[in-house]
Amino acid sequence: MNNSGAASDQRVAVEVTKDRNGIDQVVLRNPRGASARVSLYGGQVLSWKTDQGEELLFTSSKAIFKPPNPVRGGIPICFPQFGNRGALEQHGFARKKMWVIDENPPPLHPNDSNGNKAYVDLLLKPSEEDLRIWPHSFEFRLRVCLGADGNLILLSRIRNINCKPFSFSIAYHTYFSISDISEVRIEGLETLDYLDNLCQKERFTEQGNTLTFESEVDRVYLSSSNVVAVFDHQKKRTYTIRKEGLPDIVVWNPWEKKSKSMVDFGDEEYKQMLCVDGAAIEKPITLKPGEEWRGRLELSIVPSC
Ligand SMILES: O=P(O)(O)OC[C@H]1O[C@H](O)[C@H](O)[C@@H](O)[C@@H]1O
Repeated sequence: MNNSGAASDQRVAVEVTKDRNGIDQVVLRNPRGASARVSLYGGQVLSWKTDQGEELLFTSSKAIFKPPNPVRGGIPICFPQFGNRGALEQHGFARKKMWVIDENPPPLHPNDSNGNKAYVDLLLKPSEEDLRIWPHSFEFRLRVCLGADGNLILLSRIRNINCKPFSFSIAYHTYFSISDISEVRIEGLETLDYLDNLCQKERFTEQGNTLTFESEVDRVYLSSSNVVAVFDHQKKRTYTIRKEGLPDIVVWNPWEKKSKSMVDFGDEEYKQMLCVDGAAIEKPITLKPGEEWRGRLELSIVPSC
């Protein structure tokens, strides 16, 4: 594949396979044995593993991997709408579309150069049907990279190829795999304002130094710093979320009652997942004709005590 990277190191591997429903997926491996798997359905990262083979992303045991259902787990991309904040279906249509491998992506900015990474370039363009419900021509380019250090990087470029401006919101709805929701805390959200989806999107200010969980949480934290950390005490590790172009952070755990009402959630599985998304929601991004937006999300783990 010339669309994907074996950049400068032969031990970096990129392989295209099919899932059990015949959908193409791309497996990235780094020299140390870390891996990531990306489905062309939704352009969705479904797995991210350490060099010890430990899965870092949650996927529900009841996830439905067949179109037209969205897949409950991994990193669904919510675009061009987040949640029900607009006229489109929940979280927009991108997570339910077949993306293609981009054989010939335009050059990246030098800061985004590949280094020693395994990567794949994906592309989503609107279908006739998409244009009927959202009449804006765009090209959404997604590069998924697995670094030599095992970090997972999602680099997005969205271009307006229309003759009029359009606005969109976006979220990388990242389902982290955690030991137990009651053992986890998030740092980096202190003093921020947030919109609470459980209170009609009312605006509040975070009072605590850290965020811990005792019931359902469904919030959009506004204008956060570019680094947010999720500490998992039991697993003795910390997820770090670094973001550019993505001012907001979504935090979601459905807790028991809501997860029981969802057909694609296993019993008690809410304890093993926490969504923390890099996002642009409160202030939608507007692109004039010919303009391009760039967003970058980098996920890493470090041991903690
Ligand atoms: O069930 P989904 O459409 O995948 O949405 C899952 C969740 O996504 C976001 O976190 C929203 O804020 C939640 O309200 C929603 O329940």
